[in-house]
Amino acid sequence: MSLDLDGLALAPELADVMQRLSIVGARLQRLIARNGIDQDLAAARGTNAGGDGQKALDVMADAAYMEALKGSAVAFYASEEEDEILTLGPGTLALAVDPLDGSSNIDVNVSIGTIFSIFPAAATPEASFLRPAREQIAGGYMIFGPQCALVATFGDGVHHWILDPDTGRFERQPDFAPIPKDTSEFAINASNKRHWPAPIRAYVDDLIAGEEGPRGRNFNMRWIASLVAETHRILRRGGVFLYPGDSRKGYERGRLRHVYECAPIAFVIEQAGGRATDGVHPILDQAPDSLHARTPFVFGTAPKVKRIAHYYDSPETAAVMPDEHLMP
Ligand SMILES: O=P(O)(O)OC[C@H]1O[C@](O)(COP(=O)(O)O)[C@@H](O)[C@@H]1O
Ligand SMILES: [Mg+2]
Ligand SMILES: [Mg+2]
Repeated sequence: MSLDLDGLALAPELADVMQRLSIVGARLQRLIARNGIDQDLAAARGTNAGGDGQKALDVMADAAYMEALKGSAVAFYASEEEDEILTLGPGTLALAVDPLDGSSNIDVNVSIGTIFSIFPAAATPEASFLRPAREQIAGGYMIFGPQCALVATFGDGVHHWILDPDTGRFERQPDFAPIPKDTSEFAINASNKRHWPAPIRAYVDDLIAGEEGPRGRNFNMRWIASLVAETHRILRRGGVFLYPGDSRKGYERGRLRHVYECAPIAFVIEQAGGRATDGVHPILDQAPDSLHARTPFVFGTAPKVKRIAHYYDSPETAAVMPDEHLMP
């Protein structure tokens, strides 16, 4: 066994799928560590269904997960890198995956990862994924960075493992504590500011105004361009992440994909006491209308995410609303 699942009481089919995912993750971490020695993992390949250019590692990771899941309980396999849902065989589960998240970081040695989401299989491939995200039975990610970690929820807290590179085993760590509430960090790609909707502009302007602005204190910005890395930081340190819809062509509903990026991250974040919305409404209550549908995405420390919703609903008072009024 490469993943220590003792005490989690997972159904055997789900436990088997988690073992298979972890084995591929450990292999990818080794492959990434050798990037440039054997081959160039950032070399351009084709274009995926979402219109994004693919890198060699995107394609390799997708193939590795798909192969590893054959013969498991996964009947339906949906991937960022596949146009359609693939039927792998009979089974009780449906798995969606962003095989390689943060691909723009492959050639610059910055953390990247895999995001996965698991549902009970429904009668058809589409019905298995185009449903409220709250029906997930598992969601999580692996991060390939200075350390390789696996983070997952099965609906009862957020579990954490770190890969021991000497043994190839993921060793269980303490579950994540609730996301810290007292933080001053926000993450957004500020180069898109001129395209943002008014509530997001107003929120970020008020943060940047710092001590002299309506919030009366200073904030700090981060942008790694790797959703798994931003999520890992927010789980540890708190803060908020925003990828809103904007006025660029094709970005009306942001950049991130509901099924295999936002739904599983939202599941993890809510299980850690945080909040994840499209700016206003919880992601977990929403069902996408297509496999590669995008959604605006805001997540992190609950009071911060609630304050952002107020910038949409009641902009006059959003900045001055006391934190106590924003607590869950
Ligand atoms: O380059 P941008 O527009 O800032 O977008 C960064 C976002 O795009 C992503 O890299 C998209 O994921 P992929 O690499 O799987 O396409 C996210 O990880 C990240 O949050
Ligand atoms: Mg991604
Ligand atoms: Mg990807």
